[in-house]
Amino acid sequence: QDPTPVTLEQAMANPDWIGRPVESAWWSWDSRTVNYTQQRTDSNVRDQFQVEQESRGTRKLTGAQRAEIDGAYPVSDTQGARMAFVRNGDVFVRELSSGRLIQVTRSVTEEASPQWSADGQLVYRSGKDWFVWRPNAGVTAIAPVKVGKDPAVEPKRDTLQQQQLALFKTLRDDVARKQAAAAQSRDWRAEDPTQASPSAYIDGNFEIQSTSLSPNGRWMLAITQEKGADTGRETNTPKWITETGYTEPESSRTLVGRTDPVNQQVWLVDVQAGKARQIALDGLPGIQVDPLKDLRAKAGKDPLKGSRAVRIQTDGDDSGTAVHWTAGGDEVAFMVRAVDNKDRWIVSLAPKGKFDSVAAVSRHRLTDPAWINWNFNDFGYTPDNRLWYLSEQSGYSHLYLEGKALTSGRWEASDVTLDRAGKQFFFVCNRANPGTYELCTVNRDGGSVRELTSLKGVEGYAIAPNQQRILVRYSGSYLPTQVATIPLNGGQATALTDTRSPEFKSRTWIQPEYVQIPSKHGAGTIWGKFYGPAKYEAGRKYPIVFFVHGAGYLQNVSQRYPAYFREQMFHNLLVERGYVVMDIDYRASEGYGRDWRTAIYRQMGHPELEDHLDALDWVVANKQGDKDKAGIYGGSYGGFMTFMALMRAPGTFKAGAALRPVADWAQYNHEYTSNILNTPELDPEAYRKSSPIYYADQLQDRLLIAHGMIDDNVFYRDSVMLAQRLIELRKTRWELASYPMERHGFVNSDSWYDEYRRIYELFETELK
Ligand SMILES: CC(=O)N[C@@H](C)C(=O)N[C@@H](C)C(=O)O
Repeated sequence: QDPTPVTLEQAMANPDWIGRPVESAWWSWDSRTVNYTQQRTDSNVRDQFQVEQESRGTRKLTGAQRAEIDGAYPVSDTQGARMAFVRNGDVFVRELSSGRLIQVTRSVTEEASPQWSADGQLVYRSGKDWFVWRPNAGVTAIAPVKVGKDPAVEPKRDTLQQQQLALFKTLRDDVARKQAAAAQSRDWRAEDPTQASPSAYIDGNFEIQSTSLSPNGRWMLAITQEKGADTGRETNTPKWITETGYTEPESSRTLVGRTDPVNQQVWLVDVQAGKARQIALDGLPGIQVDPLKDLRAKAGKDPLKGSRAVRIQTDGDDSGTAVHWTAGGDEVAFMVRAVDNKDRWIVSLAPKGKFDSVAAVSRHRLTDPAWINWNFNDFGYTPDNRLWYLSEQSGYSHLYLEGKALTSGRWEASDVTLDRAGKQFFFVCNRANPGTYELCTVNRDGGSVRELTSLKGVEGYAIAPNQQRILVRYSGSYLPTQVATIPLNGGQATALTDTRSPEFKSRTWIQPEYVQIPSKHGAGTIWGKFYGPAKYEAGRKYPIVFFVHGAGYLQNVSQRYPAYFREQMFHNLLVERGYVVMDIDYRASEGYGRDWRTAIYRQMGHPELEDHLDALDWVVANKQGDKDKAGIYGGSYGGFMTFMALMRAPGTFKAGAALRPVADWAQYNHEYTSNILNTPELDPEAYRKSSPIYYADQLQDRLLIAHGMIDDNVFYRDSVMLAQRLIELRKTRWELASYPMERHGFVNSDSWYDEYRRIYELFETELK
C-alpha cells in the first residue's frame, strides 16, 4: 500500500492526534486487572485507567475509584501474603488473600521506599525520617540520625573545667546527679522494648544526604558530605517573554568541571544502641590509584594524595540512592562511584555481631579507562542473600550472581527482576540484533537464556502478584507504548491497549529498513534506519538527508517507538518529496556494548563522523543516493554532530541544520560531559578536539542554527557563542533562528512547524 501523504503541519502538530502512549502500568492486587496512566488530550494532566485481563474492558478511574486501587510499583513481601505501595504520598498495605486494604499513613509528608523484611514487617521513609509498621503493632518511629556531639557522651573537660570541679563540691554533686539520671534513663531504655531507640550522632562538619533503614529496622546506612561544600556557580538563563513584562533571570545548571562533585562518606548506624560509625572506603581496590595522573601532571596540577573522592549513587532503577539490604536486614550492599567516573564498586557490610569492627567488602569492581556507563548498574540480593548485579566487565552488560556470569554474548541485559521464589531472573535483552528488545529469562542456577516475548520493542515489564503472568510495555516504529500480558513462562501476548487514534491507525507509514553498514574504519557494523521510496526510478539519483539522533546515551535504530517520532514523520514527508533519509546509530549510541560507547572518549565528533561518512558512501553505493546532494540535521548531540560534519568535512554535506546544538562542551553539564572529556582544566586538549567552536573557520556549506532561548539543558549561549565566532570570521552562509519561549525539547507546535519549515526550505534550496 502506498504511504499516506503527510503535511508538515500534520507532522509537527500536537501529538494528541496520534493518541497518547501508555505511561506507567502496574498490576492490581488480584492479578486480574492492569492499571495504567495516560496523558489527557490537550493537557498535562494524567488520567488513570484500569483494564480487565479477561474481558479487556477499560474504565477511566474517578477519584473515589482510585481510593480502592493499588498504587504504582507495589512491593510484595517474601511470602506473597501482602504488598505495599505509596499512593498520593501515603503508604498502603494490601492483604493478598482477602484484598483488605490497610492505610498505614495519612500525612502531609511524602512517604517513599517501602520495603518488607523477611519476617513480614514493613519499613518506609516519610520525608527524612524512617518508620516501621508491623501488622498487629502499628507504626514505630526510628530516631533520626543527627549531626553533632552526642549529648549522652561525657564531654572531655579542659583544665579550666577540671579546676572548677576540683574546687567545688556542690558543682561535683550537681554533675553526679545529672550523670545518674542519664544512666538510669539509658538503662531503662535498653531494658524496655516499648521505648524508642535513641538518636545516633555523627560528629563533624557534615550534612546528611540520604539514609536507608534495614528492613528489620536494626541498622541504618547514612550518606554524608561536607556541610556547605561549594557545589558550583549556576548560570542564569534570561526568560524573555514573561508575565511581568521584565526579563526575568532563571537559575540553571553549573558548567562541567568548574567545581568537582563533593566527596561523600558512608556511616553505619546501630539503631538500637544509637551509635554511628564511619565506614572506611580506603581499602577498595584501586581507590588510591589516580587514573588521571598523567593528565594531572601535564596540566601542572598537584598529584592526588590518598583515596579518590567518591559518591554513593543511584543504580539506575529510579529508587533513589543505590543501597540494597537483604530481606533479613543483616547485610547491605551499596554502590560507590569515583567522581572521576573511572571506577564503580559494589560494596557490602554485614554488621551483625561486629558493629565495632565491621569493614567494607568490595564485592565487585568495574573499572574503565574511559568511563563507567550511566546505565546497567542494577544490583540486589536474592531471597537467600546472594548478591546479583549487572556489569559491563565483558564489554556488554550482563547478569552475574556472586561473580558467576548468568548471561553472556554480544548483547545487553537490563532492567532485572527476580521472581518471588528467587529461582528465575527476568530482564530485557536484545539478543536477535541490537535494536530488537524482548523480555528474557534465565534460571538463577545458570542454563540457557530464553526469550519470553516476540514483540520486538519491549520497554519494560512487571510480574503479577500471583506470579502467573507478566505485563509487558512495548512499542513499535509507529506504535506508541502499549501494554500486553504474557504467561510467566512466555507465549502468546494478549494486547490490552491500543491508544492510537483512528486517524493515525488508518494511515500507511514508510517502514524503516534496518540496514547494516560495514565500517571502513574498523568499527564493525553500523546499524541504520533507512527511509526510501518503494520503487526507485532507474538512473535517478536521490538527494540524501542524514538525521542524527541525540545523546545522553540513546539508541534510535531500534524497533521501539522513537523519541524522535515527529522527525520520523518528517522523514516520510522527505521521501514523498524525492529524498532518501538515513538515521544511524553512530559510535557512542546505546545498545552496542562498552567499546562502541567509549570510542568517543576524549574525541567527541571524530569516530561518529567516520560512521556518518561510511553511511553516506553506503547510501550512494546501495540506494541511488546523490553524493553531491547530501544534507544533515539533528538536535542536541545531533546538532553538535551537524556542526562537526560541516566543519570537519567541509563540502561533504551541502547543507546542515543544527538544532539546540552543543558548540562548546566546556559549556555543558558535569554529569554527562566529565565522563567523556574529563574536565576542561585537566584535559583542555579533549575539549579543544571535541568542540565545534574551534573548527568554525572551516565552515563553507549552508548552515541553519535553531535554538530555544530558554533552553536549560544545552544553553542558548552555545549558539550565541558560535554566532559571534561566525560573525568575526565573516562567514556568510549561516543563520540563527531563535525561539524565545522554548526550552530544549520544543513544546509548541508553532515552534516545531517554524523550525521544520526552515529545515525543509534549506534542503529544498541546497539539495535540489
Ligand atoms: C545528556 C543530554 O541531554 N545530552 C544532549 C546533548 C542531547 O543530546 N539530548 C538529546 C536527548 C536531545 O535530542 O535533545
